[in-house]
Amino acid sequence: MKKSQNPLYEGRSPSTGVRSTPDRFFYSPGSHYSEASTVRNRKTSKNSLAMAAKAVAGLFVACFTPPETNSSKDFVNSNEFKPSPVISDGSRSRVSTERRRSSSQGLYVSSNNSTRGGDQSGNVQITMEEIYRATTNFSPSFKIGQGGFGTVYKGRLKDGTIVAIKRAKKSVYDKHSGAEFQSEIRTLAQVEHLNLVKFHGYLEFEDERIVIVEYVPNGTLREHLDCLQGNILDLAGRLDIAIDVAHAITYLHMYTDHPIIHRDIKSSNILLTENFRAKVADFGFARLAADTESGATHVSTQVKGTAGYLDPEYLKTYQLTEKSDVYSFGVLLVELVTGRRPIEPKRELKERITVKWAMKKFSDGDAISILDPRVENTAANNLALEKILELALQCLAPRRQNRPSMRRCAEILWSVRKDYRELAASDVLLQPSYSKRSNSTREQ
Ligand SMILES: Nc1ncnc2c1ncn2[C@@H]1O[C@H](COP(=O)(O)OP(=O)(O)OP(=O)(O)O)[C@@H](O)[C@H]1O
Repeated sequence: MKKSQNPLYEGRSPSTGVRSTPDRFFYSPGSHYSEASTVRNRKTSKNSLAMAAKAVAGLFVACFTPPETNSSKDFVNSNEFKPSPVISDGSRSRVSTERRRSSSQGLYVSSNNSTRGGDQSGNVQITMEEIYRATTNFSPSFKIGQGGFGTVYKGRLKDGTIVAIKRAKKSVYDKHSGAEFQSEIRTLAQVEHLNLVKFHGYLEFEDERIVIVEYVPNGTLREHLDCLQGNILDLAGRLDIAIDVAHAITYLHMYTDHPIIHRDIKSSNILLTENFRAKVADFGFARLAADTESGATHVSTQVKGTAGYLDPEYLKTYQLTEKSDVYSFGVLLVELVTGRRPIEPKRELKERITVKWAMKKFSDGDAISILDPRVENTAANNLALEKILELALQCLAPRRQNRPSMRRCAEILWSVRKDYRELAASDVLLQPSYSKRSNSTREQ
């Protein structure tokens, strides 16, 4: 089904994700993407694949050593901006066209020394100089995080846009030949949805590889479950977050004729807005799903992801399908209701693997004992808990064909929320003190 026909996206703001199929910024299956060779009969233009592949081949030849702040300063002062040898081919216009179509506020970020104000196609450009200025030469005071990909900085672009600037670390290139970086760019460049972190662009200059994405100000879901932000997420808020995530993954899975598998759905990859809307981040491991129309049912690939969230069937067979994300989503649902991490090494043996412990309690009819102790014990919460666990159980089915689609998960969660709200409303009548929500101003 095309997204425009998808009821999941009807009635939402334009930014929720419906846009026409873009010219895709795919790279040709090559050494970095050998698994993609099992995906048959791509409808993507062969010319664009070849152009993009050329661009990528050029991107990652050099050993990558990001300069630290001193050399960065030198760089800014020297004004030695060299045009990229690779972006000047068709891949550049491919991205710029896509950004122009997909978002009026999309930025085209190039690796050359163009000054701000746009290129011939009217796209805004950003230079490495601007990135250095935005982060005061990658000053530690602008650092907001550190992940497998590299260091993340917060910065303000000249036009005032606040962005997250992800600076790849050397080992990403040494270990992965840049594949993770390419994957992140390739995927980010294609997608746009309210519940996905928005891509602003990327930039490569000499040893620097920079991805610029929307800044999401309210920390990660994991931080909120750990109460690091000082407030307790109530169950209604958690349910809303689960629905947002389900929408984001459904969008990826139903993405025109080339679905995308996220491969690293986890609570630390879910960022929250001030209104507690969830945005799924980190497409570093994303891979294109198999083209089911052509008969392929999976993409064979080396296992990547995060321990505790990994689909056991994918681990066993190396066969990746959308249902691997569904499994990870099941783990996330359990995490949301228990507040626990998927692996809790300090707990007694039978509680260390959270899903195993939770599912056992659920099947023993003792769901209530696994509810996050910080969440109130109300009739509405108990009902939602049971229903969420029932869905989690389906998502965690050992065999992928027994797991629901992400779209189905979203539909089930809508109905859970509807029932929850009705019951919570009657709870409030009976018990006026109940209703405190950390996110009462949340957008709908
Ligand atoms: N777009 C963003 N807006 C705000 N903060 C962000 C953004 N992206 C990342 N961060 C912060 O930076 C941290 C590191 O992010 P990053 O995506 O690099 O790694 P990660 O997802 O935490 O780890 P891993 O590499 O294992 O997936 C995040 O935990 C978050 O705190």
